[in-house]
Amino acid sequence: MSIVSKENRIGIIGSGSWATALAKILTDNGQHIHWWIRNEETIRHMQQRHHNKHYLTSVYFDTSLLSLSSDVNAVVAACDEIVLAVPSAFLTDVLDQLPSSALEGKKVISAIKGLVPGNNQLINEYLEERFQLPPAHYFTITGPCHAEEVANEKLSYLTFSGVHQEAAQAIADKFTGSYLQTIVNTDMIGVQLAAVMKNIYALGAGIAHGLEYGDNFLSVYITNCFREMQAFLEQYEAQKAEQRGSEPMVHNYSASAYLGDLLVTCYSLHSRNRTFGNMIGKGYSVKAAQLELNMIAEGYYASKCMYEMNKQIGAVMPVAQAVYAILWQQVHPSEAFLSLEKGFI
Ligand SMILES: NC(=O)c1ccc[n+]([C@@H]2O[C@H](COP(=O)([O-])OP(=O)(O)OC[C@H]3O[C@@H](n4cnc5c(N)ncnc54)[C@H](O)[C@@H]3O)[C@@H](O)[C@H]2O)c1
Ligand SMILES: O=P(O)(O)OC[C@H](O)CO
Repeated sequence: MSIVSKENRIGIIGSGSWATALAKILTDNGQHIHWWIRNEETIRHMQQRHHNKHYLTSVYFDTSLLSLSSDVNAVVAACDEIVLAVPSAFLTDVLDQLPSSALEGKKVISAIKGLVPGNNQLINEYLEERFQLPPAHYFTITGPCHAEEVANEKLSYLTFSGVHQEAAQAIADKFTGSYLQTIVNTDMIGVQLAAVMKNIYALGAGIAHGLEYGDNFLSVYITNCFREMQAFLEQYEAQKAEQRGSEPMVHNYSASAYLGDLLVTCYSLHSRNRTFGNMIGKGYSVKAAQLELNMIAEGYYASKCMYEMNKQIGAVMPVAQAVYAILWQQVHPSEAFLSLEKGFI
């Protein structure tokens, strides 16, 4: 266990499963954290009973390492490094409470796997526009990693990305511990987009399971999703490179943040997206599946964002298109999957 000094003022925004898992990782390393929790009752429970009453309830905290607050301004003001771990759908609601100067001189580490709904921006694009956050002060945490396995201290890997490798490494070092290995790269944009897409594909994997397709189909489905993910990223990079007048960024698709996260989210029974999709495949409405899950499946929002974004990019994405049609255009799941079956290679 690495012991980190109290002078590293780090804050976590959010109190769902992932925020709670990240809080565990940091406090297990002896790190003091400032933690924004939306609900006062959850804060009181955490102070009295030392755990989050709603998420990862088996994780107990040394509360002397926690400064809890429902005031997001106070948490951000108290910290130099801020970890964002709210679902993408609520990000702007939460950060709209901050003045535009709130992130001046601070580093922001996004653990969110989603785009900003409405304008389909990457999280760094939104932070740059809204808070003038410079790219060098932005980092991402991607997977593959489920909060539930962190809670059980099962060996897991997180990927830290930033413009500068050394700065990303310094952030990653705070999280590295006995059950948590870290991987560091400078591929900040590619890993974010891959994380958004794998949620859509995992939701589709759940739909396939709900429709009673088997493991043979699933392996072909995931292979085609992986190809589709690469096709989108290649086309996205080509367009961005043309706009910048520079060479396109090259992604390492076989890295864990790409293939690994796609696999774990499609296969794991912990996956919110797969579970949500399974219910849709079994005939639940979107509303009923949301109520039943009681957690956030990012792929639902992502399918709409990617559909909108791909109007500019123009990649061929039959799987993402089918998931969008099922969730947002009331196309019957079996009909959408029947047309997918024919096109797989
Ligand atoms: N759970 C994981 O294993 C995991 C792993 C990696 C990344 N992530 C990412 O972390 C982010 C958070 O996901 P999660 O799994 O912690 O979600 P979750 O479903 O466990 O929790 C949902 C959170 O949203 C909050 N919430 C609900 N309504 C809200 C509102 N109106 N305003 C603000 N907050 C509201 C809830 O209080 C709760 O804290 C997502 O982008 C997800 O993709 C999750
Ligand atoms: O539970 P899911 O489906 O949101 O996926 C969680 C993580 O992103 C897996 O790395």
